[in-house]
Amino acid sequence: MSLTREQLAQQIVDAGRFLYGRGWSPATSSNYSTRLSPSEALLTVSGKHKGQLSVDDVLATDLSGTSLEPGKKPSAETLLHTQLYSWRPEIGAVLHTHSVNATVLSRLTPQDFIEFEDYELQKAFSGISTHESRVRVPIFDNDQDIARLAAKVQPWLDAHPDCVGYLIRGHGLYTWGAQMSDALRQIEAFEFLFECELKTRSVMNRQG
Ligand SMILES: CSCCC(=O)C(=O)COP(=O)(O)O
Ligand SMILES: [Zn+2]
Repeated sequence: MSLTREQLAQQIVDAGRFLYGRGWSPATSSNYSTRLSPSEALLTVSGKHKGQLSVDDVLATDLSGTSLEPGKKPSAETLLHTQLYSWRPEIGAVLHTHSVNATVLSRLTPQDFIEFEDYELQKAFSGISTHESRVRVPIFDNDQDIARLAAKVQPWLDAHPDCVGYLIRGHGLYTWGAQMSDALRQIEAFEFLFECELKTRSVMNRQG
């Protein structure tokens, strides 16, 4: 059963309250979206406090990122959402957050990826059924030119159809799902794993 625009907008508002409450969307950071139709997305407008969104703080765009509601200012990162809807037709929701752990871990990692291995919680990611798997999360350098950044993300997505999310260094996380609840589950899984990874590195550094 497909949801109305009003219901999809409410999902975005509720996601903002939850993610802000967890400390993963501080200040006016982050952006969220749902698929509105096969060729349209519903995204947060730019610059709003994500813990205080109302259903009017969203706008429709086409999948090339063009606003269909000229009176509203689209998220600065609209293209990073719409490229995901174009990439995989089964994606129904995309979440971008700015947690402390995602920011610190991406800055501490010199390689262009991190890998999770042997964590039971990996099974919270779509398509993963055992801890005996390796989840590679690419890290892209931050860029204020979002079209240029999207152009760097696209080849990775095309080469890794099972990708569950990516980091932008010093910036934040993108993840997605078939519906909003799936994207929220993946955000929680990522945050748990980021924290495990940082704690492990901290203990290992203390041990020399
Ligand atoms: C204060 S955070 C800087 C912009 C950003 O990274 C972000 O996620 C929010 O941008 P938007 O235009 O979607 O509000
Ligand atoms: Zn951001």
